[in-house]
Amino acid sequence: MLSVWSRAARGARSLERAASSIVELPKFQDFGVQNEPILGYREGSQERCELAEELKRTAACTEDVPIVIGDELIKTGDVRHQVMPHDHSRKLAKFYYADQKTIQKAIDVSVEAQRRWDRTSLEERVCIFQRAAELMAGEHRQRLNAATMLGQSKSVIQAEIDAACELIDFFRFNVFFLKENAKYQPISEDPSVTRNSLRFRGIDGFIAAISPFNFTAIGGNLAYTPALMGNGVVWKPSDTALLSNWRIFNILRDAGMPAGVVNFVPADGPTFGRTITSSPHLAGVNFTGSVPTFNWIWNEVGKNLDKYRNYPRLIGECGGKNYHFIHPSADVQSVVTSTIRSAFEYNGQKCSACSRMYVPKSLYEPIKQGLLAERAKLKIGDPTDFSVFTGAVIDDKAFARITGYIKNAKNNPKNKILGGGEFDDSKGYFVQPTIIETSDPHDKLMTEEIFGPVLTLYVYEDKDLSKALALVGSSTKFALTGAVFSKDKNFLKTALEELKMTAGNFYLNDKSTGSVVGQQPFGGGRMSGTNDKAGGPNYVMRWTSPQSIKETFVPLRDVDYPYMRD
Ligand SMILES: NC(=O)c1ccc[n+]([C@@H]2O[C@H](COP(=O)([O-])OP(=O)(O)OC[C@H]3O[C@@H](n4cnc5c(N)ncnc54)[C@H](O)[C@@H]3O)[C@@H](O)[C@H]2O)c1
Ligand SMILES: N[C@@H](CCC=O)C(=O)O
Repeated sequence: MLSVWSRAARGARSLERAASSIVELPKFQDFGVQNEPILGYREGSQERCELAEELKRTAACTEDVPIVIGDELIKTGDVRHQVMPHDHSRKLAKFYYADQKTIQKAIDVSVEAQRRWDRTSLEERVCIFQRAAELMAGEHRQRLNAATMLGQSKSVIQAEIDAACELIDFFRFNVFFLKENAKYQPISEDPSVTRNSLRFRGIDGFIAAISPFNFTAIGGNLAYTPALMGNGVVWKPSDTALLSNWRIFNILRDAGMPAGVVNFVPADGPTFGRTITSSPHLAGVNFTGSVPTFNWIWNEVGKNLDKYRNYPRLIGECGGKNYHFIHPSADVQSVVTSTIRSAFEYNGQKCSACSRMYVPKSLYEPIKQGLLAERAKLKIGDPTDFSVFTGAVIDDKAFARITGYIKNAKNNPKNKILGGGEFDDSKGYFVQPTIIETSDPHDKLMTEEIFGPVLTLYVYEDKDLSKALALVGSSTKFALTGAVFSKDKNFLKTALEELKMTAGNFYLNDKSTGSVVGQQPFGGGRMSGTNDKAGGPNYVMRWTSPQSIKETFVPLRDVDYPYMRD
């Protein structure tokens, strides 16, 4: 329906001729999207042979990885190494820390590149990303998997779902969501008089992408989604995911990403943080990592607020204290297998890993026995051995932190180690999957993020079901993932309401890990992050500063309003 003012304006202008629009909107060929299939790596399969070859090639040398700013490869005197966590005497990559001046140079280059890159059409950018996804799915798949297995100590399946499938999915789904979002154009009541349009611009300045070690795919998503949307990026990869992240960077350059749009800048965390937050050009921080680091960045941005040209967008996906809540009606076998996978896959080094469990007394014995039996079967070792369930934890700091919790538990009479509890860092940073029972639902084992293979059980009396449910949300500051196991639909409905704010990713009768791009967009609330839902349709929109354009083809001739002339 036309408003009274538009009708009046139309009447007044009806004899004038409309001109055509000068605003070019993207014309995408429509396309669909599907998740990348997970390959099986069965004995004798082609993918297994190719991976075995690539593992040999990657392990045979120490790759020299420079800082890349624009087209320039830089090596500073501050030399570092990425080692294999399961065999820390073996150096996988040699790299260089950027100092403050070098980081500043990367900022200048990305600010400059952003202006040119933002003029590249969306269609052209989308093609680069689609090409990159094809390279990752094809000829580079096993290079990404090998770097992730050797450098981050992931088993075959954990590398495949991350460095291959999730990474490819991020690239394909983000261009799909971009195309779908661009379909919306604002209403133009009469396009011969006025045409309204909305275009996606990058943000004037640069985006700092700061990525964690635990998912190769997250590094790729953090650095390249802002780039897709027209931004210039300074990417600080994690020291302990360096080689896999470097391989992503090179694939993107091969796919046609121009120099300077994304700059590859390994650096000391605080040096990087201080340099980017004190630049007037900071347009956003795309961070995934721990709560203390994100809080530090946020505080620095707050202190520098008066300096900036934009309000920097702060996106931080942080830690979790994820739970499995078991109702007395639950299917015990599914509880046991789901919990073992969630708590111990990749050594519990997923932000979504289950680390606290609420068990009703009536199911305590079968659940405990089941968990201990399955735990005993897990083989921990070199992840390039295909029979291994999981490798080592990422580094000496993680080893010290995780074993600190275990030692503490051994000395606290409220806690009892039911299984595991051993560790050894003589060759690699190995921690045995550990199951602890506590009588204190507020013990730090039940409230703090450990980020390692430690699962703690708290047993509640069946009659105290509601009290136990209330503990889930009240005992920690996190709200990332959570799962409820029950065959009672009424209880599931209650849990859906009572636990609404306790998890950004909530599972009914399924484990708390394993979200898939496009299927379970990911992110948590409360102190688990800004919940911008990577892998969902809104994420790309966080990286654009959209512009509304109104074009008027019929000049306005009168100052007075039609009714004045009646
Ligand atoms: N919510 C999610 O989606 C999600 C996903 C993966 C990991 N995580 C979380 O990430 C954490 C594990 O990853 P991590 O150990 O790499 O985290 P981390 O916070 O130690 O490091 C993350 C990144 O920040 C950098 N950094 C450290 N100090 C910095 C500073 N002062 N300024 C700027 N950058 C700095 C690090 O070098 C690294 O690149 C866990 O807490 C986990 O739950 C969350
Ligand atoms: N997407 C992953 C978690 C990523 C964080 O580490 C999952 O759902 O398990």
